[in-house]
Amino acid sequence: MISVKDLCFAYSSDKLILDHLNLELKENQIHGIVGLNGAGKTTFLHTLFGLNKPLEGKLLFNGEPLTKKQIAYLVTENYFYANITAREYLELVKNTDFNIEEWNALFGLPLDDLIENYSTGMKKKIAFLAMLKQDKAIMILDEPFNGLDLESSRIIRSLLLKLKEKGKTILLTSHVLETLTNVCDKLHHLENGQINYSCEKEDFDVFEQKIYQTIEKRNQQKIEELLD
Ligand SMILES: Nc1ncnc2c1ncn2[C@@H]1O[C@H](COP(=O)(O)OP(=O)(O)OP(=O)(O)O)[C@@H](O)[C@H]1O
Repeated sequence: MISVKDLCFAYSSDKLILDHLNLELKENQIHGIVGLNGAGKTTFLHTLFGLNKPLEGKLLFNGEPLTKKQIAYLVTENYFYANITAREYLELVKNTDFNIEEWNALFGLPLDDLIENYSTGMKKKIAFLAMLKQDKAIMILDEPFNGLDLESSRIIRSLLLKLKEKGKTILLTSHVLETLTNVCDKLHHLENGQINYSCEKEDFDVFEQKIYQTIEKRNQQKIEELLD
């Protein structure tokens, strides 16, 4: 289990982006983080992975300090070395007896082409294969479905469900609530630097209603004032 205790992080001294955030992420579960643009989702994932140094708080994995080595992180924007083919890139990624050809049968990517000539969705797929190749206990995915076609989204969904069964702890974000409710076991709402609401699968419809009602309430009057 990942335990996040009183996590604080700021980019500047005047505003905490993560403000004593507490969260528990159990293994064999897929967790989704929901929040508005700028709520701090990516900042939180970066901090979990160790790219941001927390001001305060603890990050534990099964009671021990969490380390980068335990995590595979799929970032929103993937950057690759220039002038490298997909096959060369996958060969560079350390770990396991991962058979590149067999796994690529899922996506049918032209492995000997330069990644810089790949489309956005193709880059996402190669980053996803690299993540699988690392075979880490924890998988963090920032907007994994962004830019993917319907079939690839379903493949990734099925893979995540299978990886969960195999004991991985999985955390992901998406701006589309339905993509999260389709795959997650638990959802967490990030607002004002904290997880202010979490819920299990059986309460996802309540969660959805609550979020949409809050959004409607906040904006309906503004829209009416502008257009009336
Ligand atoms: N490198 C940075 N330096 C300074 N401020 C940053 C930096 N990265 C993010 N921020 C700020 O931190 C806040 C949280 O940003 P973050 O990208 O974590 O939000 P998010 O929830 O992932 O947003 P989105 O849904 O738009 O991707 C925002 O106010 C953003 O402007």
